[in-house]
Amino acid sequence: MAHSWGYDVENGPDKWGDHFPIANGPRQSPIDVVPSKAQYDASLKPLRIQYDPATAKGILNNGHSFQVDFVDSDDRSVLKGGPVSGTYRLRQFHFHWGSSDEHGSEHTVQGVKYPAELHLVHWNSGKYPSFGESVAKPDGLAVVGVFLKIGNANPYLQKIIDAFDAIKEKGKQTSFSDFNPATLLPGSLDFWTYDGSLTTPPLLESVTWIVLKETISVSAEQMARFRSLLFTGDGEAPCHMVDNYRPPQPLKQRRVRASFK
Ligand SMILES: CCc1cc2c(cc1OS(N)(=O)=O)CC[C@@H]1[C@@H]2CC[C@]2(C)[C@@H](O)CC[C@@H]12
Ligand SMILES: [Zn+2]
Repeated sequence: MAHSWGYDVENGPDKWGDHFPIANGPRQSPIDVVPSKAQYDASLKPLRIQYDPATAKGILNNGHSFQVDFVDSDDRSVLKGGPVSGTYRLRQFHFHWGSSDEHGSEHTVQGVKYPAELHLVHWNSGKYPSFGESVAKPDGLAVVGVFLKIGNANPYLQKIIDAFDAIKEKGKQTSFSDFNPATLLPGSLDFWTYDGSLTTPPLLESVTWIVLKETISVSAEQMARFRSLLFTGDGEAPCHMVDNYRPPQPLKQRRVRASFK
């Protein structure tokens, strides 16, 4: 594409296949999870998630979302168990959200859309030497997806929201320390899992998706703060960062497993 990919009509999800043919591949994400069709798999182990708040490094507006980056030079913040074998190291987390509370999540549950979705991104440090090496491997990444539902204000999200003024425009970043992303997890770690992909170009088919059944809360006022961020950089006509989600993709020959009955 002459201009890079985005979420507008002229460069959005329906056009990504023009330059990233894998967009029509066999294991694309997100998907619509249909609980009644998910197969309970007793061999799935419980998810084991252990994060060290000291590994939090910074927060960045990357022009598509904002992400909080972590020190991933050792195994202080890791995911084990669940559908994965070995150790996956936390690299970053980011969100996708809508222009209203009626939509914004990437995965859906029997067609139900949530106002936002959190992605906690981990890479297979047990098998590959770096994140960069793992992003194109079929077992390279494991992303935990958590749905946000409108309710009480979430005090743990508030620390992230308080940093938004410093990263309003594309390319802006600031330090972000002493934060435990486990505070963003719901009480239950029951999950659905399937083999998928990045949900933005280059749409690499390297992600084991772990989508939690239970949601976390976010207030309508907090969601409004997400929508105050900009896709655009300093000096450009401002465009609010909203609707940065890809819609569900065909399941094709995949099955979705459930960790719970
Ligand atoms: C899984 C989280 C993730 C990683 C990446 C993207 C998007 C991602 O979010 S998502 N929604 O979880 O799929 C888009 C940019 C990608 C990056 C992985 C690493 C790269 C492929 C770089 O090598 C160049 C472009 C990068
Ligand atoms: Zn994502």
